Amino acid sequence: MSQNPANGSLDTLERLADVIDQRRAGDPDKSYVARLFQKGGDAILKKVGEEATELVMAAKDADRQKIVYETADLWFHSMLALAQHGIRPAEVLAELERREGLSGLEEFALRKLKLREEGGTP
Ligand SMILES: N=c1c2ncn([C@@H]3O[C@H](COP(=O)(O)OP(=O)(O)OP(=O)(O)O)[C@@H](O)[C@H]3O)c2ncn1[C@@H]1O[C@H](COP(=O)(O)O)[C@@H](O)[C@H]1O
Repeated sequence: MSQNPANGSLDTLERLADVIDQRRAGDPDKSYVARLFQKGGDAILKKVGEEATELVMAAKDADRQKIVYETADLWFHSMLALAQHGIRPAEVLAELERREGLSGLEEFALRKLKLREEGGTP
């Protein structure tokens, strides 16, 4: 798998997922993860929304360092949302890998077709 200049990799995400699982039932006075899980699912989702907005603002300002910082915040809080549902980062990476080489437009059309066949709304 390709790695960024700081050697971030799936291992980094998997290690973080392990830490999140270890901390989620911990002491809210000692752990941010535990504090957010104690506040509940809506609090986690609210943070995901906030961090997404902060990323948009950083990108609008073209502030490169802030974009990296806010994306890290967004990924981290998204991982809390994944943990809520027992989903590991590898599952998301596998979905991205599945999409490799498939045009986004083509993928969207296939998804719409599949949903129609299953009787869902596209
Ligand atoms: N990667 C992160 C990480 N990224 C961001 N954050 C926290 O997410 C919060 C982001 O909130 P904001 O930027 O909105 O600022 P804020 O004012 O602190 O937040 P609010 O009061 O608005 O809720 C900050 O408190 C950050 O410290 C993180 N907290 C923890 N981790 C990882 O999770 C591990 C476990 O953390 P603890 O549970 O705290 O031990 C750590 O070792 C890290 O690896």
